[in-house]
Amino acid sequence: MDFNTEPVLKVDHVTVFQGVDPILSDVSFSIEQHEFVFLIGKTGSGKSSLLKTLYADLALKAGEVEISGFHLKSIKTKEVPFLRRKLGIIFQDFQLFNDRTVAENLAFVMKATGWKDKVKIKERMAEVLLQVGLHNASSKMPHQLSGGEQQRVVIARALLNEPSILLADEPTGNLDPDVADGIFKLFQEINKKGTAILMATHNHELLRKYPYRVLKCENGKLLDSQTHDVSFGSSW
Ligand SMILES: Nc1ncnc2c1ncn2[C@@H]1O[C@H](COP(=O)(O)OP(=O)(O)OP(=O)(O)O)[C@@H](O)[C@H]1O
Repeated sequence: MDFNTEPVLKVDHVTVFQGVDPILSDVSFSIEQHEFVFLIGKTGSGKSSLLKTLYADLALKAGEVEISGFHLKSIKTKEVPFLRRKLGIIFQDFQLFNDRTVAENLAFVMKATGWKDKVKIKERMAEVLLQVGLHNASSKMPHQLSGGEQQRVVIARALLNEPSILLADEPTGNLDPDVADGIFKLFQEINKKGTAILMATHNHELLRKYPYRVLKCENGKLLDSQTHDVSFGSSW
């Protein structure tokens, strides 16, 4: 049981840049452990750029971010893999190795993140596959799985190192509505078990159905439904 009550993510007066262009300015918010937060905004408004800044794919040039105990202002390149081990990062396009089985895909990440004991690797792999409802899939190739199943493998991969927060960039964007619903429910289960989730989405249906906190990129700023009246209208 984790009794630490510090937020998993603290963003303080950050400007998000693409090259020299500021995309979002004066961004400040925190995410507590166990929170589920939607990230919305029109296409090109800065959702992916914000997420990339949080997993140190875009350099933090102004402001401070503390995520899973790492200070991004002072993080060194060689520390970035350690940061990413503490984050679960999930994209819309599945990014599995298509020439490797599910087990090999998972093992690749585990070896790259320091797992050595073969028994423990096997055990953890079985646990995460069970958690995402794919306990029989370890010897399958990605092309033998449906889109929804492939996304479940990606989620299993993100869970391997027990991240304190999942950063998901439109994880249901390419899926049929029914399949997307199943994936969303999986995120909810993961969240109920204690992992914070920040999920970028264009899915109006989800916002109407689930009254989670919303962060909205709009006109170069980030609005927070905790402190602003954020509209979820059709304009995004
Ligand atoms: N690699 C890049 N190099 C330069 N500019 C970029 C790059 N990626 C994105 N941008 C610009 O940054 C701005 C924000 O884009 P971003 O991808 O963060 O938006 P988004 O809200 O995630 O959009 P979408 O909903 O379409 O995914 C846009 O003006 C975009 O053109």
